[in-house]
Amino acid sequence: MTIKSRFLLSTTFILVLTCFFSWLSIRVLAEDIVVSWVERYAEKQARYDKVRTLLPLIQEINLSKEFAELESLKAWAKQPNNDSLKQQALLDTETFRMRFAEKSYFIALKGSERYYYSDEATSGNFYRYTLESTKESDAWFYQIMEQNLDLHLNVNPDVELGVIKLWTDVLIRQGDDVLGVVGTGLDLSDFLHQMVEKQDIYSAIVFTNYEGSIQLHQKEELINYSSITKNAKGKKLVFQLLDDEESKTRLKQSFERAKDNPNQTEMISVDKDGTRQLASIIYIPEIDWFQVNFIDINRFLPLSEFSGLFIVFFVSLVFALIIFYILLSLIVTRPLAELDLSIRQLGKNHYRAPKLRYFAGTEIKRLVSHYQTMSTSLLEYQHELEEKVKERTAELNRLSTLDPLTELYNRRGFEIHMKEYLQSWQKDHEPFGLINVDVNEFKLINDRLGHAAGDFVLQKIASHLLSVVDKKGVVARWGGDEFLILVRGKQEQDRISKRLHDDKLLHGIDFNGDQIFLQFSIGNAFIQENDTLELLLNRADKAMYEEKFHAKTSS
Ligand SMILES: Nc1nc2c(ncn2[C@@H]2O[C@H](COP(=O)(O)OP(=O)(O)OP(=O)(O)O)[C@@H](O)[C@H]2O)c(=O)[nH]1
Repeated sequence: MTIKSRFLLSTTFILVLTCFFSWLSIRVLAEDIVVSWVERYAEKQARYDKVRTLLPLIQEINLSKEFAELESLKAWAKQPNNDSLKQQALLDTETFRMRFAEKSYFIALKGSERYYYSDEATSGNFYRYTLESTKESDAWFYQIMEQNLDLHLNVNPDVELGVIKLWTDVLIRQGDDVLGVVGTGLDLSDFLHQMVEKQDIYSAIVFTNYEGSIQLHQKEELINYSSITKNAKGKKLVFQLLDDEESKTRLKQSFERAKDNPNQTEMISVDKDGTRQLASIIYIPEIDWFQVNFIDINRFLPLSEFSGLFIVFFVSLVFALIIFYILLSLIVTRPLAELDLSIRQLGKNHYRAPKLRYFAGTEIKRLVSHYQTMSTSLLEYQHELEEKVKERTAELNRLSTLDPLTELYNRRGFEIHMKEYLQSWQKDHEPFGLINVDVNEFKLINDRLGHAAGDFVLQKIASHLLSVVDKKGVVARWGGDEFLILVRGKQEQDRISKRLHDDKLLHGIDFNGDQIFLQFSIGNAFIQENDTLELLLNRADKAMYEEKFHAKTSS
């Protein structure tokens, strides 16, 4: 696999891996950021909701408390059958009535068990009915007093008016004595309408008591009416809104912590409506309720908002890898490809210097420089080798044309020269002659003085022939004791021929003290029109034999 493909494969792998882990970490990070933002938001929102949503209610509570403290009311409650005290009290309460939001109030007296109600429509007829401890609809009155609850908020239908009201119930006390219950009512529908209006789209607010019974909720059907009188079984609890037991336990525990730290916000995460939500819990001591805000994290700040971040990261990663790839190509792979090409060219005996650009890496430049030095000396060495081979071949060729003993041309060498002479004769009419020189009775030398003497004599004859020819012709040992001489021109042929006949060599060669006498038989032939080498050789041979025969017969 090439570096490029390896690199592409590994970078793709790294890219996928990095993207996967960055997606994971961006998700975790985003979740952390979202949660921390939602926490801050929830804390602020819980305080804001408490103030804004419950402000009218708290106002009514405070007014009710103040109302319960009216001295004239207390005096009447103590003696409920005293008419003058009643008149006095009602004068005061009527004046006070205008301060209540709905300009209405109720008074339920323990002593007389009478229930009084006043609003805009009441015209002096305050008494409504007498409470009965056995009636379920009156149970609230007896429960509040029995439980000694200074304040109780109660959602209950007003049968007479045909509306559901959020009642503020406050005890009238005289020291430790409970004299009755007073308070006012707010129209629940109006109140919930206001609450929904002020509510944030991301959160759902629930008001509950300590046991989790829902007191206020956007959805009226979730509210527990007369919760003080209902047993726990029939109550709609905030915990039932949650998906699992773990979330329920967490919420219950947070109620305990919140109660210990009033007005402090508790944050927990719960599973509700199939999603993970944050719940902020705040205890409101003024009304002994818990305000629970459920915030859907994904709706508040969807994680998809972070996809842009991920895309930016992905694109920059791809971009960085492309740049890295280009740099790798410029620094490593391209110079390597150049080097590879040059090496392949060198294999074909052609040197091509690798072309390196400015960007090529220092190591590669060094490598290329070593390669260049190496290839130059390789080429030089190869050149030297070729020259040597040429020289050796020439030497071998030369040796193959020479006779090793005399170093004169052998048959092969001589034939080459004969062909040249014949060509120049045929082409330029340059005449030449052939002299055949044969030693008479050479065998006797070998026989008498040994083979070494024969060799010695043959060498002597060779050097003698060369000096006689004097570079004006070509001398060869044709075989055994037979020599041939090629010579240009008739005159030169005659001169050599005569020299050889007259030569001193014939008169004695000294070999280890022995005098060897030689006699040559010489045959001449001169080139003629339409001659062939064979004819020329034959004529010279024939002439030599004739002379030899003549010499033998005359001796
Ligand atoms: N020492 C030696 N003898 C050689 C060499 N080549 C051939 N001879 C001998 O040369 C002799 C040639 O003998 P022949 O052909 O009868 O020639 P010759 O004795 O000169 O007789 P004629 O030619 O008839 O005069 C042979 O005895 C060969 O063995 C060689 O290289 N060295």
